[in-house]
Amino acid sequence: MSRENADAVFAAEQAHLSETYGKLEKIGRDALAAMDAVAAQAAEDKKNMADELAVNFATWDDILETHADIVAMNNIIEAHDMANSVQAERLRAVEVLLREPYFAKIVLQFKEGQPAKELYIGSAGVSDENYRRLVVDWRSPVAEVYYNQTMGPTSYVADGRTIRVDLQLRRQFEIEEDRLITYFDSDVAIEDKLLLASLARGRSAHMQAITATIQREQNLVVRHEDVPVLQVAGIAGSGKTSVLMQRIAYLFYQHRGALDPTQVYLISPNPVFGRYIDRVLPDLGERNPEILTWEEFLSPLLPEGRGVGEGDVPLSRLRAIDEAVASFEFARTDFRDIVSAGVRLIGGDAVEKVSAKFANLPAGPHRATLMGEELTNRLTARLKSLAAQESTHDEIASLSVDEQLRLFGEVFDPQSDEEARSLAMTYLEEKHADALAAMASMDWLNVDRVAARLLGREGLTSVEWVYLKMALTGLGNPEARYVMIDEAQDYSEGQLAVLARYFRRAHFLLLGDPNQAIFEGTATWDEMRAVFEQERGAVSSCRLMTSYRSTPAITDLFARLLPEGEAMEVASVQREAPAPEVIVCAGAEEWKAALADAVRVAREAGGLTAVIVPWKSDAKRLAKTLGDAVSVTVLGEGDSLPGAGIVVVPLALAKGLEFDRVIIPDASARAFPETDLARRRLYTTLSRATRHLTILSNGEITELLAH
Ligand SMILES: Nc1ncnc2c1ncn2[C@@H]1O[C@H](COP(=O)(O)OP(=O)(O)OP(=O)(O)O)[C@@H](O)[C@H]1O
Repeated sequence: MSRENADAVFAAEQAHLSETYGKLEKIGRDALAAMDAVAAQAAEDKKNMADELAVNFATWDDILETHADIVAMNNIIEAHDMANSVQAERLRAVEVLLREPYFAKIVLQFKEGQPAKELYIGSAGVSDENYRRLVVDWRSPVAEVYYNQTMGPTSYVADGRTIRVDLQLRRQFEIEEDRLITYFDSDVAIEDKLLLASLARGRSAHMQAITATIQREQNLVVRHEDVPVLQVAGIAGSGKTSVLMQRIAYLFYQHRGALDPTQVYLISPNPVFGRYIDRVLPDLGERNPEILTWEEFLSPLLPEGRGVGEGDVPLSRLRAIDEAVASFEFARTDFRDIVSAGVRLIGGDAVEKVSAKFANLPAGPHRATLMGEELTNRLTARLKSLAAQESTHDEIASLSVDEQLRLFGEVFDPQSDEEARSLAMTYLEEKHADALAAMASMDWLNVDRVAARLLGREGLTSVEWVYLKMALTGLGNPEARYVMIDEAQDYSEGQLAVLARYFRRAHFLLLGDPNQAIFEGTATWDEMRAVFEQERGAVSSCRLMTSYRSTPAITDLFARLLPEGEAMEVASVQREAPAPEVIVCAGAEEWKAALADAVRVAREAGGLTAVIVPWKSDAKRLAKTLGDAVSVTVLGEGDSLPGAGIVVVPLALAKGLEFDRVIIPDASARAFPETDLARRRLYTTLSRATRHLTILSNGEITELLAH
């Protein structure tokens, strides 16, 4: 393209941008004003309706009429809410777009002879007052053409129909608010220039959305059909986590209004990682799902005081539980009293009686549910009878005035027996809240006792304990619709089986890298597949083979650690950077000096550097070794990743994160012996670096890196 031509294009695009920006601002202002007006109108209507509403129960006709008035009133209020949610949605889209109205333009010819259509694609979609699309949402069907990266004849699918189009222009933009920085036109040999520009900018303290530059192989995962289980294997830095976040945003769009963020779970490797990713979705105008670590998931399901412990449980042990439960019959000792505030509200004997009533049913969720319902009724009856007792009323009367006010909003002074009972019930429900909670979690069942009789074993691991409870009671979350497991290679078969069964109706997305399995006893990729096949039937799969994080030199280095054959397929996106540095030191003093030097160089260079050590215990020791020479911070579970500086990070916490520079303090044969586990741990460590990598070795370097 000639210079003048390019300038003319730039000027025209800047003009379009300025115009769009103005329109967006206006839409935002109008939406706010409309919301304001709706709120004022709703208040007015409510007041008028309440004034007009003549509640009349005199005759059946009056009752019907009153009912119709109330329905009409509710409909009006609902209509206000609807109007407001439509406006709120527009406002949310505008807020996202005002930061960057769009990132691409596509020109599509739908039918020969007809004028081509220009579409601008952004992180959200919005139409003007004439319902003309100002910006098309990146998740809308037509935007797929942009991500397919095929110029000329191509197609997309909308409402199950394949629509053929001719992609005549694919233009990418870098934009800040209303300012066009630059644009790139894609040619036939498609190279994503926006991607290169984005990678050249380097990393930041929080993970960023990749909406504008999602690559073709990644897009297949983001827009994958909604299957029960999708297993995605990707090499280090191939964008698994990024894709996962975009997929969640995509699902929210597809199920707009029908999918609540509380129905989506993201199981993350550690709390630092959870904080690293928690801005991506809000930046896209979406809410975060429930982000939980394995510990955070499991702890609330366990009895108080019981630790989460080891996750490494062979599947055979869990299958043995299923088999044993199938032919199990309860005994009195399997049941426990429900005691609260020193009062035995339901005795184990009573539980046994209820159990006997359902003896014709096998032990399992159905029977437990029926027992639970009956026991809950008994508990309610028990509380009701306590609520009628004078001693309870005396107990309430002796509470402090403040306490009475807190409970009832007034001082306890019932005017009738009925009122006394009702207030007493409020009091008792609070006093015995623990009993109600125990009932809800079926604590009348003594899981440990059952285990001892059923399996002839005490001291179940937490994984077995929860699995047994699920088998006996149906414990689980049937509301969850999607569960995403990141770094899925780090879970044991037992852990995966628990998750698969607990979220029994959810669709699963399992993302991981078999070569980054850094713990003992975790499931292999095929074992993971087998667990989900058994629990859910079919498992679909995808692969991601391009590394976006690391420079080619770093990628080459870690790809050398991959099993034969796999390394051949790995690609990385080109950009300039220095080669990794390897420093082998003969003695401790030399090593210490070299390490201090490397840290100093990193500090001067700026950005964020991680000194990645194998274990938590190494981190403190290393900080001490460096001592006064250079001060460094040790990153703990409770910390967030800083934007810049030097942090010492144990490998388990560095999982999923990335740094401008990585220093490996000791890659000696001692630290990384020639085992499969050490190979995977080294691969994971090396691949945290985006551009600079310094490898030191205290003594002979590991064989894994020797050639
Ligand atoms: N399509 C893309 N456009 C721009 N940046 C991308 C793209 N895909 C990945 N990246 C960048 O590459 C880096 C690595 O991505 P991400 O952390 O999602 O990879 P990962 O596969 O989860 O890595 P790992 O398994 O090694 O932890 C991030 O900085 C991310 O922003």
